Amino acid sequence: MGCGSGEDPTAVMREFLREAGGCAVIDGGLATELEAHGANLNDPLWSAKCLISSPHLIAKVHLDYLEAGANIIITASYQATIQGFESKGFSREEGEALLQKSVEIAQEARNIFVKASSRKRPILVAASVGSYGAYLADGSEYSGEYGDAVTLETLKDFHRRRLQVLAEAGPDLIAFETIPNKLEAQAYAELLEENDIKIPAWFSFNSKDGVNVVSGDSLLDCASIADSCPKVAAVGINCTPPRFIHALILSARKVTDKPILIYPNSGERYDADKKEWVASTGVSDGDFVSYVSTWRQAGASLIGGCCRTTPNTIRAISRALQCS
Ligand code: MET
Ligand SMILES: [Zn+2]
Repeated sequence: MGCGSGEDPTAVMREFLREAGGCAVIDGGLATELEAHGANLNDPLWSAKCLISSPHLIAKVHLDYLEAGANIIITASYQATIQGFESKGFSREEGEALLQKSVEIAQEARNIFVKASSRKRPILVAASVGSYGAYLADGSEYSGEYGDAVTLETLKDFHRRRLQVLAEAGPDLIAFETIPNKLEAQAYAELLEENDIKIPAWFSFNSKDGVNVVSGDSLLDCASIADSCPKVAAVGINCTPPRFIHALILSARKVTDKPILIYPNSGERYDADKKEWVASTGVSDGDFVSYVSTWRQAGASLIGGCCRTTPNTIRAISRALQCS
């Protein structure tokens, strides 16, 4: 296992959760809201396209989620990669500056929100790192199938510089999102150690059966990798239908005492060929929220929404949780 000791990032997370009243609210779908405001994200950069074309819109969506009650806002860097920016004609330096900008936009939104609000609550900025499959933009973050040519080293080389740049931008957390397989979890764990990343991280996997992560690798194995990495402060699941979440929390609990995070999607089906969500296959905000107390009781302490959830979903989660 490739992860060393140092400061205790788990302590940072536990202190945040204590301050927040024992549980905290993660924001909702960023890309979903950018699209709701008119952004066209049909692009290999997806939501990260707005870092170039409409940063003000990203700031607005962060603010909307803060106003809805989020304690954690996730940056627009999910599909932002140096390689992706380079293929759009940007230089390496420009690509790195765009990554940095994703963190700055979220930090500024937090500052604006904190200045304007009378009730104080802890707010963290989480720098998103999407999987290699997200960069490929071929839906493979939902299959976890990268092929035999992609090795641990391929994945580490792909993520290394981006992780350094995001960490140097000074977010409160690094959010490894939608991790589709064990190999990528292992790559992240080794990179955190080898680069001695000082920012606490969370590992969030996705599943399409409530038992395994999407590649078919066991969630128990994946969550164990996260558990044995001292730099990982929380472990969980995102962009997965609500109906699978309860079993996945119980399963993660078997292998870790770290805080559990969950931010399911709306349950709608994603058509990877058409690159769109199939409407009316999901649950309503009301149904989504009816799960919240069960998730909390099963052991999740960080709860939010992923694709196709909105500030309304987050407002309802925040009311249901009533942490702070
Ligand atoms: C495919 S999961 C997407 C996660 C990302 N944070 C977003 O909401 O845009
Ligand atoms: Zn999602």
